[in-house]
Amino acid sequence: MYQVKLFNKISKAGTGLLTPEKYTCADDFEDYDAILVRSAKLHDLDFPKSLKCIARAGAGVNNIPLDKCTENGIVVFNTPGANANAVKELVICALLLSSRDIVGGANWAKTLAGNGDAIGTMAEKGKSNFAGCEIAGKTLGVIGLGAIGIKVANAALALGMEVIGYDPYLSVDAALKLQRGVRYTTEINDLFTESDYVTVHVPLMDATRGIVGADAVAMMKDGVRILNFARDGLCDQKAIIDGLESGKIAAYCCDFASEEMLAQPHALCLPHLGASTAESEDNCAVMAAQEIMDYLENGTIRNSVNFPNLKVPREAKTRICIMHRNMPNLIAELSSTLAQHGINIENMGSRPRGEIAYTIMDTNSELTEEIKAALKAVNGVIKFRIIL
Ligand SMILES: NC(=O)c1ccc[n+]([C@@H]2O[C@H](COP(=O)([O-])OP(=O)(O)OC[C@H]3O[C@@H](n4cnc5c(N)ncnc54)[C@H](O)[C@@H]3O)[C@@H](O)[C@H]2O)c1
Ligand SMILES: O=C(O)CC[C@@H](O)C(=O)O
Repeated sequence: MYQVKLFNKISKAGTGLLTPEKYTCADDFEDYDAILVRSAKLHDLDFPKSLKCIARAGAGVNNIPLDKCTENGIVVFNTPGANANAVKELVICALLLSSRDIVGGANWAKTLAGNGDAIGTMAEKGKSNFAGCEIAGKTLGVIGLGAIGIKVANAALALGMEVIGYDPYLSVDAALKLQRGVRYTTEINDLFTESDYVTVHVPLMDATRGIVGADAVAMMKDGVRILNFARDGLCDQKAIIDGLESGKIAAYCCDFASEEMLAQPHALCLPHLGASTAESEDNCAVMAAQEIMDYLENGTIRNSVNFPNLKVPREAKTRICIMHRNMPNLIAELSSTLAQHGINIENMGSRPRGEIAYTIMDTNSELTEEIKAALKAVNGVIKFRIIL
C-alpha cells in the first residue's frame, strides 16, 4: 500500500486514479511515499525517508527544493502543457483587460443601480472615462515559447496582432507548433523596443528573475502594456511601479497580488487564477497521479524535472531501481556485484542526466538482504528500491 500526501486541493479526476486497493491519499501522513502538490511551498519541509517522488500538478516547480530532492533520490515530476490552455485563455483576457478599462467600467456601472430609467442616459454620459484601444494590428512580444507562450502567440496572431517571440532554448517540437506568422527573434531587446504589449512565459529561476527590469522598461514604447501570468519575480516590481507612475507603462496585468501593486491604479492583479479552470485542474491532477503510479509501481520516470526519463519493459518478477551518480564504471560495478552473488539480469536500462543517472535492472533471482546491502554500498549509489 502506497501513501500519497496531498498538499493542496487536488482534483478528484486525479486522486480517483489512486485506487484504495493500492493507495491511501491524505493530507496528514507522517511517512509517505509520494507528494501530490500544486503551489504549496515545500522548501522548509522535512522529507521523510520513505518519500520517493513529488508530482507537481502544474508547470512551475519553484515551490520545490529541486537540489535537495536530487541529493536524496526523490524524483520530481511536473505536468507539462496540462494547464497551458487555461493560462492562454486568461492571457488573452488580460490583453483585453489591459487595453480597455473593463473592470473600472463594470464597477462604475454597478454604482448606477437605483437610478431606474435614467441608467441608460447616465451610462452613455460616463462611458468615455473607460474607453481604450484595440489589440488588432498591435505588436505582442512573447518571452518564452513553451507550452503557454506558443498558444498565446498563435492565438494573438489569430486575433489580428503582429507577434514577436523570444526563447533562446526553443525546441524543435515547439518551433513546429508555432504559426508561420510569428516572428522569432534571438534578440530580446528587439522584442522590448518593438512591442505594444509584452507577455512573459518563462520559469522563475536565477537566470530569469527580473527579466523585465528597469533597463527593459526604458527600451519599451511609451504606453506599453505588460502582462505577467508566469511568476511574480519575473517582472521587477520597482521597475513596473516606476513605469506605471511615470506613464511609460499604460497598464500592468498580472496573476499575483502585492500591497504595492494593488495600490497602483493602472495595475490589475489577479489571485493566481491562470490554471484555475475545471479542465486544467483535472488535466494536471490526472497527469500527476499517473506519473506517481507509474513510478511507484513500475519505476518508470516521465516528465521529471530532476531525473532522466526512463521506461524499461518489465521482463522479470523483481525490479531493482537505482538512482546514482553519473560516474564511470558504476553500472559495471552494479552488475558485477549482482554477478558475484549469482544474480542474472534479464533486462536493464540506464540513462544519465547531468551529474546523476537512473538505472533499472530486472531479475528473476531472489535478492537477499546481503545482496541489497552490497548494491547500496556501491560508491555513487544515492537511492535504491526494489519493486516486486
Ligand atoms: N499563472 C499560472 O497559474 C501559471 C500556470 C502555468 C504556468 N505558469 C508559469 O508559466 C511558466 C511557463 O509555463 P509553460 O507551461 O509554458 O512552461 P514550458 O516549460 O513549456 O515553457 C517555458 C519556456 O521558457 C523558455 N525559457 C527558459 N528560459 C528562458 C529565458 N531566459 N528566456 C526566454 N525563454 C526562456 C523555455 O525554453 C521554455 O520554452 C511556468 O514555469 C510557470 O511558472 C503559471
Ligand atoms: O496550481 C495552480 O493553481 C497554479 C499552477 C501554476 O502556477 C503552474 O505553474 O502550473
